[in-house]
Amino acid sequence: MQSAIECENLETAYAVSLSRPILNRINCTINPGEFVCLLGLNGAGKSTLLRAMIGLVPLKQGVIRINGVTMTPRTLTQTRRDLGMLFQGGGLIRQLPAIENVLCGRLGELPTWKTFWGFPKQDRRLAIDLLTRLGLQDQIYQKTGQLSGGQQQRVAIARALIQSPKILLADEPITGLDVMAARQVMDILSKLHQEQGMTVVVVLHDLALAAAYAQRAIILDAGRVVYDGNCDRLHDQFSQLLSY
Ligand SMILES: Nc1ncnc2c1ncn2[C@@H]1O[C@H](COP(=O)(O)OP(=O)(O)OP(=O)(O)O)[C@@H](O)[C@H]1O
Repeated sequence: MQSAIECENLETAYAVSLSRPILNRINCTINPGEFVCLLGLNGAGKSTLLRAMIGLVPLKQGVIRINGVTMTPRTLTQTRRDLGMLFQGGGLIRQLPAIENVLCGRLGELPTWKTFWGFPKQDRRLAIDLLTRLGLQDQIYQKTGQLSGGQQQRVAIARALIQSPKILLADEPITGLDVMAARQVMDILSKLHQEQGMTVVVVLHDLALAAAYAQRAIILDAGRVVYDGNCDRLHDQFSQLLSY
């Protein structure tokens, strides 16, 4: 079976501030349709690994393959087509209405002239459909900065989904949300995984949530993978290492 994501021996440049590379020979494989969580203390390298997977981190050595295609400057556009990313903090434009933020997800695909007078009707329809499916039918035209944290995270999910990714990478999508909103966001990711077979890789800090939602956990410590396996005994094994 072809892997969704393969990271082979990833190493970033030596960081003087850390006295080591941020990613220090990382090997991991994500299978198609898997729901995997990335765990680790602050500074372990989780965000850097996720950003490396979409080609945003210069590597000193190592290979990344997305659905069998090796990521190079030449294949970057192609490999990114399969990937959707939820950035830490959402990365939304607060002054824009929710729908416009979702449509921003289409900017990479559309030539400038197609967006010069606004986004095409079919894209607007798709954005409305996605926001409605995510329970934001009443917030479609509301300024994003006026929405709650959980609602903003759902806008960010819609923006990732409008790109029709096969793989969704989510960097701490529930940080700062209350318990209810966090569950809602995790349930949405879980539904995408279960109903659409989407491959999901999510950075979490909560062992209980990781065990509840993910099939597999990858734990990083100081830029290395220190655990890659099921979530059955995560709390017993790692609550001390991961006590924040
Ligand atoms: N561009 C950079 N230059 C130098 N150091 C960096 C850079 N980006 C990140 N770092 C450092 O690399 C380490 C790993 O950062 P990263 O954000 O990947 O960690 P993380 O595991 O996601 O942490 P957190 O849980 O706090 O988000 C941190 O110590 C960070 O300060």
